[in-house]
Formats: sequence, structure tokens, C-alpha cells
Amino acid sequence: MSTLTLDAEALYTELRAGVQQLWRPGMALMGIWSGGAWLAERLVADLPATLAVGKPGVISSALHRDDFSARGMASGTDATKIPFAVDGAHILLLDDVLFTGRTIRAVINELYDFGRPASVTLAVLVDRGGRELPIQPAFAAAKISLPPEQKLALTRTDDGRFSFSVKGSI
Ligand SMILES: O=c1cc[nH]c(=O)[nH]1
Repeated sequence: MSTLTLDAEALYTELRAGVQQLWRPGMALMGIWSGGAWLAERLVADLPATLAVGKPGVISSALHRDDFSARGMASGTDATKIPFAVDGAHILLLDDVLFTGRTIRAVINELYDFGRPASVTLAVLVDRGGRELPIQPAFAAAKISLPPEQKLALTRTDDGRFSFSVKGSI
């Protein structure tokens, strides 16, 4: 049992401020299925109208995962939905938890199936370290260290509030 407690709502407020700093006119928001997509959905509603944030995209890592052969057709396989042209877009990519970087690598491969973006910037709620690829976020609301056996899981209640739980024992 872990004693780690993370206030996901407070971290979301930090993330919203970070995204506001990173935002450039004409950017497009894209959430990684499923936690990142929840964040993107809420940010569209919460960010100031002056930023003119359009309908966000949702992107899935499922088809490009390096453990695809072991996991098979995992849930989320058909989750990718991009309501804007990827070619030439400046994309702000969102995820809930950044760990090895393998999900981000898979998602970037998926993105290039739709076109060639001008840039991709990554912002996350929590960076838990443990990177296995040279991938770094431009913004992380929190940086923590968690044993590899444990998983940090974001949940969303029916009224849209976030919470974190730690799964697995060390
Ligand atoms: O702990 C982790 C690692 C990757 N993705 C998660 O959602 N949690």
C-alpha cells in the first residue's frame, strides 16, 4: 500500500496555467486516450475564450505500441479522432501520466499516419520519471518518483472531477 497522495484537482489547475503559458495562436489541442483526452475536454471548457481553443483531437497509442503483439487489440484501438488538419499544425499534446515515453512514441507514430505536424509540444499532469526514450514534457504539473511496480491511475467522476490512485504494491 502506498502513502503517496496527489491532489489531481490542484494539479489540473497547475496544468491549466501551464497550457495557457505554452499556448500560441493557431495551436491545436490533442489528448492521449483516455486520461489525456479527459484533460483536453476539460481544458477546452476552462481556458479563456480569447485563446480560441478549438475542438480537441483524441489520439490512441494502441495501434503503434511496441507491446502490440502481447496486448493484441487493446481497448482504445479505434479511439483516434482528429477534427483538424494535422499537416502543418502546431499541436499541444496532453497526457495524464508520463513514464517510460513509449506511449508518447507510439502516439507520435499514430499522429504521422494523419499528416506531418509543424511541431508537437507535450504537457502532462504528472511526470513519474523512469524514462526509457529521449522524450521530455515542456510542462509537468508534478514530478514524482514511483517504484516501477506501481501504477498511477487517473479517474474522472460523473461530474468531471479528477482523482489519482496508486495501484500495485512494492
Ligand atoms: O503509472 C502510470 C504509468 C503510465 N500510465 C499511467 O496511467 N500510469
